[in-house]
Amino acid sequence: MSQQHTSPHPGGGAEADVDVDVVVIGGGPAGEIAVARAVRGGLTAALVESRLAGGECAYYACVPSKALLRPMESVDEARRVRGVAAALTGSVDVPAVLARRDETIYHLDDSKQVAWVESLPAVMVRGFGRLRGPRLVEAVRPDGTGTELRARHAVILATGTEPALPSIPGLAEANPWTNREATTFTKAPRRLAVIGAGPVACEMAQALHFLGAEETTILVRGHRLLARTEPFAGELLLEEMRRKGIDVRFGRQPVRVDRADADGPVTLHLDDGGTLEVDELLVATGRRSAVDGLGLDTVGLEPTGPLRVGPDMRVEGVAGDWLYAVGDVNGLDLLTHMGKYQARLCGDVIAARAAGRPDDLPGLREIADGLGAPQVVFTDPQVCCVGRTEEAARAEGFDVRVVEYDLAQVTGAYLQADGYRGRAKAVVDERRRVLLGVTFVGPGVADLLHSATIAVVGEVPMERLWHAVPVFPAVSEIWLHLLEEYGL
Ligand SMILES: Cc1cc2nc3c(=O)[nH]c(=O)nc-3n(C[C@H](O)[C@H](O)[C@H](O)COP(=O)(O)OP(=O)(O)OC[C@H]3O[C@@H](n4cnc5c(N)ncnc54)[C@H](O)[C@@H]3O)c2cc1C
Ligand SMILES: NC(=O)c1ccc[n+]([C@@H]2O[C@H](COP(=O)([O-])OP(=O)(O)OC[C@H]3O[C@@H](n4cnc5c(N)ncnc54)[C@H](O)[C@@H]3O)[C@@H](O)[C@H]2O)c1
Repeated sequence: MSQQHTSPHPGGGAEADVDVDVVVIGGGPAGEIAVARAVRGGLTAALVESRLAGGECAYYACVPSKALLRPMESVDEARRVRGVAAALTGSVDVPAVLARRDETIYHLDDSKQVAWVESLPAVMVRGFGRLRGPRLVEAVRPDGTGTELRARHAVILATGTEPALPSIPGLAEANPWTNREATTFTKAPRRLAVIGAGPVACEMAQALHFLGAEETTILVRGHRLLARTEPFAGELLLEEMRRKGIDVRFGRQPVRVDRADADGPVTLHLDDGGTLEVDELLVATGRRSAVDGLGLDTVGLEPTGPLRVGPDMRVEGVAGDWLYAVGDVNGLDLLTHMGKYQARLCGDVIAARAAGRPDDLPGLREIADGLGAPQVVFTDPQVCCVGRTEEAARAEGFDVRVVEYDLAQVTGAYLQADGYRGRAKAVVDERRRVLLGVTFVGPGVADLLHSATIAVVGEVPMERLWHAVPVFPAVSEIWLHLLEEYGL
């Protein structure tokens, strides 16, 4: 069977099962958008996915984690308004929360997603994709049968990441939870230990604690939560973790893990000589690029990730103009929206090159990754940042000035919650008088971040920003206070 989706391959050669302009390996958010964008650019495309179209994000990461955090957020919101808190009697209906979570992940059924890909139109191929040489891909199904795909113009790798487990004796054998189990569980363990202090550890510890993990302990190797953010973010988050009754231990690590029975308790032997017994252990110590078995060696690349890319998402170290990598697998910014952004850019660059159009237009230049990607960690309080932290800006040699403001002093914030706790910080490049980075920490600030992203990416001069009048009494009035603190 041959699906010719273009005129025959100009280089000739044996006919492949699928012959298209662009082949994408990995159907997560980045891969799907790369396909869609290539098709929009007038090209034909095929998507190879080994598990579920929609990727980690749709089934085991962003979507279920936020579905599990939203109930906690709703209760916290009500709890913080005097007179309303009393209405919160009774307990959380956990099965209903989990049923809602299951709906958001389509009960792990990707047929809607596949239908969307096919409607683009694009060819959807099930199987594990691997490179067999320049512009040649093989998709292998679990029964060993395969489909050969030839790409007339480009192959895009969008295979994402896998959890990276630290090498602690007994850890792998103890069957620890990763993001997969933590987002799709049917019953929260009563006693939970979490290793890590990044977004996964912080978000999932709070969600699981709220949904039944009464005794939740976070073991932090270093001395901060969310160490890549401004220090006050981790401090405010720690304060709320402890108020909720989550035990956060800094500078503490397991040196050995024991689990005699697969369904039994897990014993963590800690580096201070103590032990901790829990019902489940969640490991959230970062990710590694999913490149195993991808056939990188067939095109002269080291078979380990992340795949280094240039500003046009082309993989460095490969001759010719045909191999690209978008999303988590390139290690630039492990965030869905950044992977999708890279995918739009990559699809457009490939379409431009295929049509012989200029491929260096302003819209086809990577700028957002370099400026600092926006991120919201959906904990209580929410931690939202874009651009550089003060430390990063100083390290890069900018002429930095910093302004900070207590969000609790903003009318919109204290109307939202009694005892509002939050803070904002702006990092200014004094030479150009533009923002390099902004951080907001507090309940309900997630959607405020995009205003900061526009200011940072748009490099809006502070004097011009002053004319963007924020609404009273909304939390966004924080902008006025930051600008006044700056002296405007
Ligand atoms: C718990 C958790 C919560 C998160 N929350 C957020 C959030 O709120 N916001 C946010 O922006 N980011 C969040 N992230 C990060 C986000 O999930 C990733 O940045 C995003 O999924 C990356 O998309 P991707 O398309 O690059 O890869 P993935 O989503 O990992 O998709 C890769 C796909 O490729 C497939 N694949 C891999 N190898 C092959 C192969 N050889 N052949 C065929 N198919 C293959 C996989 O099956 C998978 O479907 C979260 C991550 C975790 C773990
Ligand atoms: N809301 C969001 O935007 C969101 C939510 C979840 C995840 N993500 C993204 O997904 C990616 C993965 O998140 P993550 O939290 O798993 O990774 P991470 O890299 O952000 O954090 C890993 C944490 O584990 C710790 N760690 C690493 N190795 C360790 C070891 N050997 N022993 C003990 N601790 C160790 C690190 O110090 C760090 O605290 C990140 O890039 C993150 O930004 C985003």
